Amino acid sequence: MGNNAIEIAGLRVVRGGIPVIPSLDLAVPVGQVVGLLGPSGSGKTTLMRAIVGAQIVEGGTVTVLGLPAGSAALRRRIGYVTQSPSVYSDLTVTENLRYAAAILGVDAAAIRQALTDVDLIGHAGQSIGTLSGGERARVSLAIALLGAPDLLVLDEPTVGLDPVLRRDLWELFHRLSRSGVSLLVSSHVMDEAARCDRLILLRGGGVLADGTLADLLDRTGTTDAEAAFLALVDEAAAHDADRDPAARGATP
Ligand SMILES: Nc1ncnc2c1ncn2[C@@H]1O[C@H](COP(=O)(O)OP(=O)(O)OP(=O)(O)O)[C@@H](O)[C@H]1O
Repeated sequence: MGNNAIEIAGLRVVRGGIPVIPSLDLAVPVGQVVGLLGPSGSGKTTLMRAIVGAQIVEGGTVTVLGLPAGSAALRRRIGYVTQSPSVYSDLTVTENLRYAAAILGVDAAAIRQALTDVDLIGHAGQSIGTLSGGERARVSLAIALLGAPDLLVLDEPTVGLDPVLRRDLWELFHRLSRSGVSLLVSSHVMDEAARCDRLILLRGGGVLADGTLADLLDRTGTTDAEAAFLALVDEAAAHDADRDPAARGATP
């Protein structure tokens, strides 16, 4: 695996008869917070599903922590939080974590650590149904942290959170990465780009750009992530139009 937590070569995914990822190559280094950015429908969730082994793929290889994606041995080593996390709303926070801990075979100390990491100790006895949206999102993250994963795959973890919570979560992500955890975090909020060690910009199921924010700003001559992304999208659309004049005027 070298120094890569994720290595993808020639990944092809077809959903509903449409190649939503035509052919994708990617390497995600160990111990970084990597942002997966791109417009709605660009394939962020599909790519994450392929990485955690939840997506039927038509071709290519996806290697995670040195093993083929979906391997049984990866189950405990990857924490995955989906956009619609499943927690049991009639149970308390601790009861939800206890349930997940029993499946993972981890003890009460792990539950306490995960609750501390996401700052939910004060809500441990509260039923999920009475939590705020942000608190509920942090319960899902706590569950993902329970097995002390080497790789965290988080699909839009900060959606709907206030700025203070978003900042706190990004601090947690960086704390985890300093301890050697690799994180792949999707977002369509471009201002979160500045918080990532590295950015992968997706468009139409392909990698439009891959590098640090400074690289992207430098390459596009822009001053913020949103402007850089728009410049890259325009550049790619112009390139497409050159190759296929019929596509001229088509939106990205
Ligand atoms: N089950 C499905 N059947 C057919 N098409 C699908 C299916 N699931 C996803 N798609 C299509 O695949 C493409 C990629 O979807 P995906 O959910 O990966 O995008 P995304 O970048 O995560 O979007 P968002 O930011 O809106 O969550 C979209 O065009 C979507 O309509």
